[in-house]
Parts: sequence; C-alpha cells; structure tokens
Amino acid sequence: MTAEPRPRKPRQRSTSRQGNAPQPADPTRDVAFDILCGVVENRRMLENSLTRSATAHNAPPRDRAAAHRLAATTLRHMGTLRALLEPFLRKEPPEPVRVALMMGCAQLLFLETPPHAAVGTTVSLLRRRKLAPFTGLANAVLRKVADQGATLLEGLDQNRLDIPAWLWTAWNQLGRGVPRAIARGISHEAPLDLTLRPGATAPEGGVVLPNGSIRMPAGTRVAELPGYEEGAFWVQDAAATLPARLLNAQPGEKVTDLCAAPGGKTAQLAAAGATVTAVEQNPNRLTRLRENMERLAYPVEIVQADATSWVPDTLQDAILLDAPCSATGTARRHPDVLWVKRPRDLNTLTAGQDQMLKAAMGMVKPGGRLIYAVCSLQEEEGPARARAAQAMGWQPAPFTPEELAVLPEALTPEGWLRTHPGMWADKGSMDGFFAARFIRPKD
Ligand SMILES: C[S@@+](CC[C@H](N)C(=O)[O-])C[C@H]1O[C@@H](n2cnc3c(N)ncnc32)[C@H](O)[C@@H]1O
Repeated sequence: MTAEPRPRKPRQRSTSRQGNAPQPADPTRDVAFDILCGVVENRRMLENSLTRSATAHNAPPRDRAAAHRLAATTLRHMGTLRALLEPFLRKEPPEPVRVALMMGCAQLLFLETPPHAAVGTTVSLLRRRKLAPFTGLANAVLRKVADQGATLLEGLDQNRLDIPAWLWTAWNQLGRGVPRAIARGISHEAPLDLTLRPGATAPEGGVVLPNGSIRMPAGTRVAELPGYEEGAFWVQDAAATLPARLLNAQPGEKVTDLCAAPGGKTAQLAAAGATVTAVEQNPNRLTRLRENMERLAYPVEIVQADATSWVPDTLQDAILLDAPCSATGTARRHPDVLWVKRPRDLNTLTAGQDQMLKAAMGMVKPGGRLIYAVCSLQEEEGPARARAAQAMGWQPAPFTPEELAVLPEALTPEGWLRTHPGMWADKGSMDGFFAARFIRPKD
C-alpha cells in the first residue's frame, strides 16, 4: 500500500464539470469516497465497493491501495471525525458531503496530507460529484481544521467515539476496561501476520511472535515477499492460528475444515499431516482457496458444498467449524465491519451457526472432536453458541492452561478461547476469536 494518498498532477480531464472549470482526475479519492458512501449510506462492506469502484474509475493498483488506506483510516476514526466536524456545521449537510469532509479531515489529521492537497482535492471531488454548492463550505471548514490541527482532538474521547454504542455495550461483557482496550487495538493499521510452512525460512524484517507467527510491518505487500510464490508461508492473523492448533490434528487423521476459504486453517491442518477435506460454499472464495492450496502444494480435497447439509463419504476424526459470523473481531483489518453490522444481523448468523453445529454431529465419528470458532467478539456468536452446542448433545472438552501457554489470558474459566484486539497491545495487537472444543459422545 502507498504511504498516503498522493496529490497528483492532472492526468486527464473529467467529463463532469462545474461551469468551465475542468476537474482533475483523482481515482484514489473517487474510490475512497465510493467506499465510504457505500458503508455510510448502504451498509455495504468495503471490499464489495472497492473492486466495483476501482473498475469504474479505472484506478491502477497504486491508487486502489491508496484508496483502501484512505477509506480504512477514515472508518477507523469515523466517530471522532463526525464529532469534531459538528461545531463547524451550522446546518446538517447531505451525507455524501459529510463523507467528503470526514475524508478531508482524515487526510489532515491522520495521514499527514499537506493542507493544500487535502482541501483542494476535496473541493474537486465535490465538483466531480455534482455537489458544487458545498465547495465553499468544504473550503472553509477544512482550512479551519488544517489551522487548528491536532488541538481539535484534545478533549475528545476518541476510543469511545470510534466504536458504535451497541458494540461498546456488548463488549463490556468481555470484562472491565475491555471495550477501551479493543478500541485502542483497532485504532491503528494492523501489521501483516504470516504462518510459516514447517521448515521454511521467514522473510527478513519480521518479528517472531510467541505463537510462531511472523509479524511484518503494516503495509507489507505479501505477494512481493521472497518465498511467497514458492509457498513458504501464508497470511493469517496470529489469533487465527489458535483454533486449528487447538484441534491438534495428527498425521493421517481425517479432518474436515468446514467453511474453509481462503484456507489459513486448512493449510495448518494439512501442514500437520492430516488428510484434509475443505468445504466452502462461495464459488469466488473457493477459487481463492484452491489457488492458495496450489501455491502451498498441500494435497487437500476441496469441495464446493453447503456446510449445513454436506455429508462426508466416511465419518471424520475431527471437524473444524470456522463459522460465518459478524466478524467484529477483525475490525482492526476491516474497520468497515463496525459501521456495517447491526445487532439484528446476529439473529440470522446465529441460526446458521446452530445449523452447522447440528450438521457437524453427523460428520464426525463417535469420540471425534469438533472445534467451533468465530472471528466475532459477540456473546451471541461465542459463549451462547457453545452452550447451544452442548444442548444439542456435544460434550464439552475444555482447553487446558498447557494448551494455551502462549496466551494464558485467552483461556476463559469455562475452558474456551477468547482473544480480542486489546491483547498483545505491546506487540501490535491481535484479532478477536472465540473457540470451544467438543467431543461427539460415544453411542
Ligand atoms: C470465517 S470465513 C472462513 C475462514 C477460513 N476458515 C480461514 O481460516 O481461512 C467463513 C467462510 O464460510 C463460507 N460459508 C458461508 N456459508 C457457508 C455454508 N453454508 N457452507 C460452506 N461455507 C460457507 C464463507 O464463504 C467464508 O469463506
């Protein structure tokens, strides 16, 4: 990713004009603006807008990456940006204008964009988007923000503002001070974590974490690292390595990875020597899973199927169910999640998680193991599902302190795994995961 959106010389002329003034093309800001409007107005996930908008604006990879960074930075600080703009706005502007202003402020306050570039490009953006009546407002507000700079942030509780209220309340259930610790973990760009294939050499510039992950600086382009093409490693957050590690797959065991793409956990199971079947429903994600397994040269059987109804040919020794969820635990990599998800989304998600927990019972042999995992911080998708699994007949098999020696603070009194972005704060934080282990009772 580029260091920051770069002010650029006009490359071509836009066809959208205000009066006679042609507007310089600026695909970075056009794409970032589309992404942010998608999140704010339609609750559309960042990735869903990115490709579409980058294609529409003919944005080369460098602009695409810069747009992603600009949109993600704005989203990470969105509550703060809204609050600090409030005193400058006598009337509520249309939401796209507010989005453009927030984007401008994010450049001034968090991306060190020179004031003339942040102000000028915002004014041009508004003209291109047929919002010319608001260019005077943008000019005046952004100049004031540029003049006052970081003093505007003084006295604002940024951690509190940048987390939607319903999530802050929900995360209080994780413990005293945890919502603030999570907010701090989410407030900066996440590093890139790699899982090394056994015996492979780590790329230079990384730090070895206690669980063995290699942590590269934020913004590292994985495909450009030596060893990537040869399959020496794969991208996987440090916390995301824990569920598959806790399944403790043995060489020759038959293990199914339900909901497998893009395949980080599948690769771990294959690396352990298990005979792995990877089930994935989404065709595009299945392609990514296949490409990853090909690059890593792991002989995994890949099946396109619905995990709620798929039945294996033979009963499995173990199942890893990394269920689709709200993904609130991944907000440091996907800050859009915070503003796209709603409490009511949890009803559909938990119903699907229960269906998969039920179906998994028919896939594993009596005495076989199941790990249920979600990258969610929500009680409904974690502890409540573990209790639901037990009510379905799954027998709990709690994790032990020895198994979680690398991260003792993640072991709950019930023997579940609970990580969150407040953990390993001194090392650059980690994603939020919940996992619980069960055994299918012997008949
Ligand atoms: C949390 S992601 C899995 C991440 C993956 N386990 C990894 O570690 O790389 C959940 C996946 O479940 C897939 N999925 C959603 N519903 C499914 C279903 N009914 N059957 C199979 N896969 C499904 C999604 O497409 C998505 O790829």
